[in-house]
Formats: sequence, C-alpha cells, structure tokens
Amino acid sequence: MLEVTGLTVDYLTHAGRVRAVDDVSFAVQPGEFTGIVGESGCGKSTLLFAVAQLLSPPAAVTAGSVTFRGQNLVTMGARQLNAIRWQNLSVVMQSAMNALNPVMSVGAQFADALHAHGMSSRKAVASRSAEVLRLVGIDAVHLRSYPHQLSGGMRQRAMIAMALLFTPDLIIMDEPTSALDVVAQRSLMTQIKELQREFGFAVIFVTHDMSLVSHYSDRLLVMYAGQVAESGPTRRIFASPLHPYSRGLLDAFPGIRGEKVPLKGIPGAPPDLSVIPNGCRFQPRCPARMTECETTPPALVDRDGSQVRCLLYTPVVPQEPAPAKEAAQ
Ligand SMILES: Nc1ncnc2c1ncn2[C@@H]1O[C@H](COP(=O)(O)OP(=O)(O)OP(=O)(O)O)[C@@H](O)[C@H]1O
Repeated sequence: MLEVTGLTVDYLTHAGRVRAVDDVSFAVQPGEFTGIVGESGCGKSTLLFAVAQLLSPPAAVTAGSVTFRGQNLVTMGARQLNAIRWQNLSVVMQSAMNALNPVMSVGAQFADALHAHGMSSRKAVASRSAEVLRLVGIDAVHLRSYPHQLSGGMRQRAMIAMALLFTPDLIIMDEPTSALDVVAQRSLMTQIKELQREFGFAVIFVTHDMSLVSHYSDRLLVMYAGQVAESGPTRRIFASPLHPYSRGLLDAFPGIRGEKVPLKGIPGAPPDLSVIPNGCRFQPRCPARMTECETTPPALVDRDGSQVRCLLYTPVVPQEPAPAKEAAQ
C-alpha cells in the first residue's frame, strides 16, 4: 500500500545542508503496524513528515519517492494531496494541544474536516462526529468542549477520533503517547490496536521508546543518524537484534512484561547531522567496533528477510593480492 524508496530529506540552513533522512526505503502492507524507533534527533519525525508530505522550508525532499496506493506523493500537486489527506491517509501529531485549534470546539474542528471533504448535511456531520468520538471512548457531549477542557489523554484520543473521520487506509502517528503517563500510554496503545483490528487501517508509529511498540507492531524500522540501522519483523528484532544499536536500545528501556533486569544506557549521544563521523555513524558509541568501522561506511544488507547496516554482516570482499614488487635490478 505504501512504498518509500530512497527517501532523502535535507534541511537547508545558513550553516549548510543537514541531511536528516538519508536514503530511507521501506514498505507498509494493508493493515500492518510499523514502528519507527530511534533516539531523539535520528530523523524519525522528519521521515514521517516527508511521507505525509507535510514538510515545510527549510526542509525539502531532495531524492526518492513515496508511493501510496500507486501514486507518488512527492510529485503530487496540493489539490490532489488535500483530497488524499484525511480521506485515505491521516496524521496524528506528537502533541494534540499544538495540533488542535485552541479557540475552536472539538466538534467545530471535526465539522471543518468533514465539510472540506464534501459532507455538507449538518445531521450527517453531527452523527459522524459523535460516532468517531465514541469509538475512542469519549462521550459525544465533549464535541462542545475546547481542547484545554480535556485531559492530555482525552486530547490525544480526540486527535485519533479526528484521524478516523473517513476511516483511512493509513494513519501516521508521531509519538502520540509521549505526553502521557505510562498507564494512559498503555491504554491508548491498546485502543489504537483494537481500532486497527476493527477497521483494518495500517499504522506507522514513531517512538523513541522501543518497549512501547514491542507488543503492538508487526515490523520495526530502527533509525540512527538519519539512516535505517535495522529493519525487520518486530518479534525477530526483540528476540535477536542484529545491529548493536538495536541491542543498545532494547537494553535501555524496561520491558512491559518479564523479569526486572538492570537497564543499560548507550554511552554518548547521536552525532550532530551537520558533522557526520567517518565510517559507520554509530561506531564512536558501538561496543562491537572494529578497526574498519572507523573508515568504511556500512551498506544496508539483506539478511533472512531483514535488513541491517553493520560491517559485522557485510560480506567480506576478498582483497586482490598486492602485486609483488619487482626485485630491484
Ligand atoms: N528546523 C531545522 N533546521 C535544521 N535542522 C533541523 C531542523 N529540524 C531538524 N533538524 C535536523 O534534523 C535532525 C532530525 O530531526 P527530527 O526531529 O526528525 O528527529 P527525531 O528523531 O524525530 O527527534 P525527536 O524524537 O526529538 O522528535 C535533527 O537532529 C537536526 O539535525
């Protein structure tokens, strides 16, 4: 349903070009839940905005394509994009407080979206608005509420309800639970999963917390410094992560279930993307670093249906023997 190929996004700043998303490719099947994980600054939000075509200057897609149901969104005009947004593809932002209009009631915002896509009957608008709000467990009386009158969890649910207005094929979510406490986080995740089962939409879910997506996502994309470090089925990555960065992320977050284990952080911080290290981008922090990691940037290689960018898995190219020096005459 969605195929992202070689997607590259640059921020064009006074200090130069910052490549926040570098040659990223992945596909999402209908009804699939894909998690995108990585530390802050790895390019997750930029990637989502590029997929939804919501980037604004100084960010720009400089290469690649985003094919959604056979059409390339990167080259699509604004009118066509507006027709697809909400109806076929909707986005839930990190903070509903910022995404919702603070001076409009929830119902008025739902009505705006429904009107924009051709629903003109007041009765139909009111009934659909109440229906989606109830789907996320909020009483329809709150259509009259303003965003500040709702709790953080309710606002996020209202955003999800709005994303469901047209029952789209794909919902893109950028850390929708990050402002919530762990109990509210878990209940929202369970609700998203139940709605997904009921309506069959696909989800792309960005988070820095790997344990959050462990029980909900089918596939994972682990990002580091703007690139895909590893991608594959979530179960496999949790059971046997290939990339030392994926292993580091798993050890850095407590599991929702299972025994208590001491948490280990990943030493250091992701690189400033305007000054990328030589060789492997993760090597300054990597516990498995080899000498060649300092000079050779690893390619993304296929491995048993997964992909990994690490020299541990890159086939060694046999070196041509150096020509024997001719004996000095
Ligand atoms: N407005 C900007 N101007 C220049 N560079 C930017 C700008 N916004 C982001 N970047 C660059 O893009 C990189 C990726 O940012 P992005 O917000 O996509 O990361 P993220 O993984 O989503 O982080 P977070 O989890 O904190 O939202 C940043 O590290 C920074 O180098």
